[in-house]
Amino acid sequence: MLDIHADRILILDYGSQYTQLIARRVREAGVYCEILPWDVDPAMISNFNARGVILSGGPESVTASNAPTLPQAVLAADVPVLGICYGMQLLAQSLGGTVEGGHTQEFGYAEIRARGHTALLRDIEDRVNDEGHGLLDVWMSHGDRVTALPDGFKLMASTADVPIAGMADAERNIYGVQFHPEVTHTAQGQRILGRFLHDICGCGSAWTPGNIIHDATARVREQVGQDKVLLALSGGVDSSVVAALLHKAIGDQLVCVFVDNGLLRLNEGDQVMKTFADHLGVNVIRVNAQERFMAALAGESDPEAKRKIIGRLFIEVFDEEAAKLSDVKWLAQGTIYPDVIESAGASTGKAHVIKSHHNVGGLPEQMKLKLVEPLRELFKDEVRRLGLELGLPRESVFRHPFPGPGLAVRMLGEVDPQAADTLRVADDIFISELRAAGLYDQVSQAFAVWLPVKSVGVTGDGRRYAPVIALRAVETIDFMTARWAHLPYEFLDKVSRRIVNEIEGVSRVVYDVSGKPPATIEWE
Ligand SMILES: Nc1ncnc2c1ncn2[C@@H]1O[C@H](COP(=O)(O)OP(=O)(O)OP(=O)(O)O)[C@@H](O)[C@H]1O
Ligand SMILES: O=c1[nH]c(=O)c2[nH+]cn([C@@H]3O[C@H](COP(=O)(O)O)[C@@H](O)[C@H]3O)c2[nH]1
Ligand SMILES: NC(=O)CC[C@H](N)C(=O)O
Ligand SMILES: [Mg+2]
Repeated sequence: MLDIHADRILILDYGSQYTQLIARRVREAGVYCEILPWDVDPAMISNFNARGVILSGGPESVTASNAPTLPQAVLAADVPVLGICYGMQLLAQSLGGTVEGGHTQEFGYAEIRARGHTALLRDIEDRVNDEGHGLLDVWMSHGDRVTALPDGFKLMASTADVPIAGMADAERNIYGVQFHPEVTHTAQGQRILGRFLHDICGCGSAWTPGNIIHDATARVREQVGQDKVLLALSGGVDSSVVAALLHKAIGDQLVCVFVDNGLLRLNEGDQVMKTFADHLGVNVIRVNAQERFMAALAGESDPEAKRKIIGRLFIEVFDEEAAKLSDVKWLAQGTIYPDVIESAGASTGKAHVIKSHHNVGGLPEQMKLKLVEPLRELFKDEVRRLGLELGLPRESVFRHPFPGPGLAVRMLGEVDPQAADTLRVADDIFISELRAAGLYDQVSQAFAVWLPVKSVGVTGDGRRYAPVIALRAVETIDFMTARWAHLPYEFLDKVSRRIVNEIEGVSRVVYDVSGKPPATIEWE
């Protein structure tokens, strides 16, 4: 069988904002890769069996003491290395060149003159100048620069401000670029990465949706044998794709459990049941646990406590459903790679726990069921591509994500069933107007939030003293950072008027203009 993980690239993370972007570009080129922090146990680097290593950029300066270093295991692996920005500076310094700060900084667009004599950039150019040199439009973001090449390296690129913007040691297959090939503003970026991956590292392009599905179904069959698998199905993108995948892999051994916890959007429960009956023909059990969740949440106003209660109840419900059926040994979930990276960051103590996502950090330590998580290695956009390939309807595949704790983290403070009803209607008005205006697909996630603060309004000459609804809409690629969506004023005006006119329990509507950071996407 084709081993789609055999050609694998290791990305060492030095803290760049773009590390996940590098990984997604490598995957787009059809090559499997993983991200590890630069100071991971060196044995993990040696044992990874990479065909090549990419060193990311990063906020630190190699000239500072205590700056992140190059693990010996990278060079010892004797495979091609590509350093990007901080990665290039680190290679230069570690191999005997020099790096200095305090020169002109370059942020944003730059034109580089590519010296096309190296394997990495040969014949890749946007234009050619009068002297016959290739020119490339790239994107830069740095303050430090390499000022002397290490022995054995040739100059590969320069800009008007930075004489050494790229370097190559073709003999040892070590390359460095000061610019960022992973961002789309670098027009030839994907070709440059492709050159490194395919020509220099010798990787094929087996990482395709079709092969991933083939591989995942085979692995699941081997993992679970004849046992039954209970899938926690939310109707969101990730668990829906898992449903389609498992249905293909193990057919009737799959039982899906959808929990209506009373914290879902308007009519969501019925919609999820219908979508699965119409499109997949899979067996879905709906558990009506609204009262149980409400009772457990009553009187609790702390966001983390609310999340933990919900995480625990989910698992209790799944355990109970499993006990009712015979032979269920596995719990399948729609966990994806960013969930894993984030919780690894949290568990190594490097990252702060901002909030406990219910399906990873919120899981109880002792679990009766063993986990099946076939999407653990995939990014959201890959999950979506798989969903389309598996025949899921477009509207399921491109739905905005919805958190498991649902409306509980969108009603600040105590969860109140009546407030939940108000919030559901307000949210539905916002979302249906977004769809009507053709804006739904232009934002990554949008929802309403219920604020437990009352304000005074005047409606039909009467006084209204009622809570406030906040609208939130963001644009993001990976949900790690986000920009608030600059929705048209006329549109917000229409949504605001509809909410206050149609819902008596709302006095006014506000729009959230905070990015992530410093805010998070959800309010709790
Ligand atoms: N109401 C629910 N009933 C059953 N399982 C759920 C429910 N809500 C969440 N889950 C489980 O928790 C996992 C994580 O939730 P998450 O919201 O991250 O993913 P999703 O709902 O599948 O996709 P999306 O991110 O698009 O909402 C889901 O994949 C699913 O396995
Ligand atoms: O399944 C989930 N369980 C959770 O506990 C959870 N908390 C946040 N989210 C979603 O994660 C993304 C980032 O959200 P934050 O900026 O609020 O952390 C956004 O898409 C959030 O909707 C969750 N999803
Ligand atoms: N984007 C980067 O990797 C920047 C590297 C380094 N911090 C610099 O300013 O030059
Ligand atoms: Mg969800």
